[in-house]
Amino acid sequence: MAAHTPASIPDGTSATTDRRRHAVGTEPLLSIRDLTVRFTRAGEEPFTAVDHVSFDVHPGQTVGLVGESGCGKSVTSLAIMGLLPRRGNEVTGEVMFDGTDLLRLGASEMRDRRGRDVAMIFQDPLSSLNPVVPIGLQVTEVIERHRRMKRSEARPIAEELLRKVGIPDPARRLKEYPHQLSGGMRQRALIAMALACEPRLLIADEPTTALDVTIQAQILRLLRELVEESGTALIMITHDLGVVAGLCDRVNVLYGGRIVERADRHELFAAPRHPYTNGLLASIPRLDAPRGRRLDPVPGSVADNLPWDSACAFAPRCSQPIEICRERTPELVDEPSAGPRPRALRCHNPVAPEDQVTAAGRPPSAPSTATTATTTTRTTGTATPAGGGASVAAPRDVVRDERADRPDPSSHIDRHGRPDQPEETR
Ligand SMILES: Nc1ncnc2c1ncn2[C@@H]1O[C@H](COP(=O)(O)OP(=O)(O)OP(=O)(O)O)[C@@H](O)[C@H]1O
Repeated sequence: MAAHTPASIPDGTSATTDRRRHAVGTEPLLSIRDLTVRFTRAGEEPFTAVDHVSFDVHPGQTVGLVGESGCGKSVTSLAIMGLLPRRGNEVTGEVMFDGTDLLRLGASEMRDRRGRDVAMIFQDPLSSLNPVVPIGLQVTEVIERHRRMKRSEARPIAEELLRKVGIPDPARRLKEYPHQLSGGMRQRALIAMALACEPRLLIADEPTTALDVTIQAQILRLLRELVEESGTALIMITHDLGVVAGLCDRVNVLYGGRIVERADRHELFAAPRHPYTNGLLASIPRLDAPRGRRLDPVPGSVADNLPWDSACAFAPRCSQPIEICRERTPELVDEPSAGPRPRALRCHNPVAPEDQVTAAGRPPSAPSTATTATTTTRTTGTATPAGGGASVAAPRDVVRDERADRPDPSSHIDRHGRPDQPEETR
């Protein structure tokens, strides 16, 4: 194992390799340090959903939070937004946004920041939109409130925003209610609302999970264009590595409330170091896999209150645990990186290069994760596809990355995890 130094935070950026010019050489816009969220449940031990999570987001950067259901992605984003329930939880650490710790703001100050500085798009647009208020009025009201404008001034801006997010005939659509729009149109309307105040940070929590694949592709493309155009920073929360491949600059892989691996996207896809990341990559369905080949899921499922205090919480599901994994908690430490920013890894026994699942698929020498796991989970003992479900198909151009400096291994992987073909060979 490589000699480790403590994981360096904040991430450095480099003018030569960062694809987003507005992210270069800037201070982080958002700097999260040791964010911890504990829920107290009646008659039960406190439950730590997010455990000392630290990461940075620079202006114009898209940072992914990836992991299976229950690993703490949404709780992290709700903590940033100040949207966790008032009671029954304890939030500690720092969420520094442009020099202000959002965790220390009062409710009204935070309300003021929400929308203006930080906005969020949720998975299910119906639950975020008011069903009895026309779409246009909802967007208009956000503009009125946050930009302190009269309704007559805000309405044309709302119409323009709906046009910008690809809603056809926005003058007519302004008058429609959420139930009159399709799922994709509702998500576009929600994105328009989120953008209405020109936030500096946008958090998208699984924004395409509820949509069919064609619409998913359109929404992801729209998000990509909007952040590129405006320089808005984006936190993308997803269990889908195809989404990560298409959108993110930097990726944090979460397991049991802790970050287990962090790397620039192309480094993560080229050489996953944590067995969990490797397992997530192996569990992506591939259309080019030989007929009859089984998926390679990460065995078991995430348990509540994982034993991070005394061991590696992933050890019971790991394909290559060694003795120390059950005896000592691995720290998140820096790893050598070929790129401009350090990688970080929390693992006693990282995946060897010959066992890494990359864009080209599982290496022939590597046995299946499911069959090599020596221990099953403490919860169900069942094998479930990582990410809580199968990755779905989408047009390749969603994940092909025109912005990337070549070579970029992750730009050659499509949403099925299969190697993407160069343009001219399609
Ligand atoms: N209000 C709450 N009270 C108690 N526990 C909670 C609460 N909200 C979330 N949790 C628990 O915190 C853990 C992390 O939940 P979170 O929603 O962040 O997971 P996630 O990674 O976003 O998963 P998914 O992809 O399914 O949304 C889960 O075990 C969840 O049950």
